[in-house]
Amino acid sequence: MAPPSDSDPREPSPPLFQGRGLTKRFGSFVANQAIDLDIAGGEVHALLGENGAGKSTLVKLITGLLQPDDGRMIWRGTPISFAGPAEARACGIAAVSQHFALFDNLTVVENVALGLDRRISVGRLATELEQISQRYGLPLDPKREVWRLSVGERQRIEIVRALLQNPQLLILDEPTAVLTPAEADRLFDVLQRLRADGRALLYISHKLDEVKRLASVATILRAGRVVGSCDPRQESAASMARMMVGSDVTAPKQSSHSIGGPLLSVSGLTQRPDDPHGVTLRDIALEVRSGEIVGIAGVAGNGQDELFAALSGETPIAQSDVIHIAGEAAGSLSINQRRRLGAAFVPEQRLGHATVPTMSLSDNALLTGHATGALVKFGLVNRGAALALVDRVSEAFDVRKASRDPEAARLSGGNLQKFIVGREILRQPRLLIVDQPSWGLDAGAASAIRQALLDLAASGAAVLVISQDLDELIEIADRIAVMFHGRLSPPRPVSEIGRDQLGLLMGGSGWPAEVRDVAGA
Ligand SMILES: Nc1ncnc2c1ncn2[C@@H]1O[C@H](COP(=O)(O)OP(=O)(O)OP(=O)(O)O)[C@@H](O)[C@H]1O
Repeated sequence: MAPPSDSDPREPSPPLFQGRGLTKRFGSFVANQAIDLDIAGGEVHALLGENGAGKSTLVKLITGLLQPDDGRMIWRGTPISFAGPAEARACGIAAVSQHFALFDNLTVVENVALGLDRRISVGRLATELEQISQRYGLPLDPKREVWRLSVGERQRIEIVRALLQNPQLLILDEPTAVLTPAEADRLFDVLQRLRADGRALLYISHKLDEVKRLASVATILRAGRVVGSCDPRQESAASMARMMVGSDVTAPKQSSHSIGGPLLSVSGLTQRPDDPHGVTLRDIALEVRSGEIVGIAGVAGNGQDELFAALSGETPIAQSDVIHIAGEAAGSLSINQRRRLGAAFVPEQRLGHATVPTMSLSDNALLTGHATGALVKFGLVNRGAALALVDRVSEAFDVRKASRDPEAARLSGGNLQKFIVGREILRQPRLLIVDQPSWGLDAGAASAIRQALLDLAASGAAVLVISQDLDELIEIADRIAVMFHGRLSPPRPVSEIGRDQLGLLMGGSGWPAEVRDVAGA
């Protein structure tokens, strides 16, 4: 399985991959400008840069999803060009995406078979899959259906699927974004084994502590250009953040604020999911008061999506008085009726849920703003007001884009996230419920969003933050609760509950036996 090596050991071998002068334009906008990049075999190479710096565009050039307008790519000393991703894969370049492309009702091996370029029997594939799993410490049961698997196990399928192509360069985009700290540690062991096998890894992450742990070289992009390179082991997370952003990144600051009456009250919320593989919410109780931020921690898939749907009105519930928003029974209200009570919602999935990818930002602003703002008058859409809103959000939240009002899908992931969160915060809601606010954001942008949430709470709003990022919750929340198997622990003041205790609750320790037994029910 080791990558073939046909070079003469006496000759210094060329880098595995070289990019020279790689340039990619979208219209008049230059997303990658004359980028040089060398990746050696057996090296973990980090690709760093703030949101919109051009990392994903560069990866798309290397993986054949896009073709450069200028510049060359060289693979083991030989010029290459790819008409599409299959050619890049055939050459030995594979990518593991942060968005899993898996079918819940199919088994592991069936999912893997669907993504392969070659034809192979399911039996033979299951054997290959087990060999790779064992070799790299990626345990997977080929016959298990995907819906039964944890997020970490689903990611293993993607990694194994990439490894079945025997890549010499494996590209990982934010691979730990959805993992618990323990799962991330296991992934790092796997990556070290891959590196020890002589494979090169191109690693994209905004988590600079991870980059320090893993990578021996980093290339830093800013505004589409290479602005530097470094050995992350010799740098601090702060010094790398400075190289990326061009200035120091400051932590958000709490201003003094008073806590008022409840703007969200939930009691006795029990709800079966629509989705057969969803999580049943069990007797949820929660209060978020004016002026405070309450955080909900938990491993993905413990009922956070179902709770968000119940609180936002995407899944209205029969008993209206189980949820009160600003004192009104709201459980059976629609999402727009809840918005009219002063609530705003930011779901986790930015493309497809928070925005329609093929619609412009101004049309997307209308989707959540039409029920409340000045965007629609007497049934007529005020296009000027929608565009002005896009301008205001872009200005206030530093949303970088190639034109004034592009389609949502044309923004970089982090810039779209800034737009979505900013759009809701600028409406000055009395209650904001936000799921994964800083997902995919660079250090500077994450700090700015957290500051905006703190400022919103300080102005008297109630803010509920659902996040898998414990550090984020500890930084901004007044109280934190943990979700586990559809239950919510009582929120506790951050000053009274430590990171370790939260981690244990997330993993299932400290819950009554009957709660743990619900697993799989
Ligand atoms: N298809 C496209 N059409 C127009 N502009 C695009 C397109 N794809 C990317 N861009 C622009 O190119 C720039 C670089 O985007 P890219 O996705 O490469 O950034 P990134 O460094 O990966 O950011 P993030 O960390 O937010 O994911 C962004 O300003 C983005 O708006």
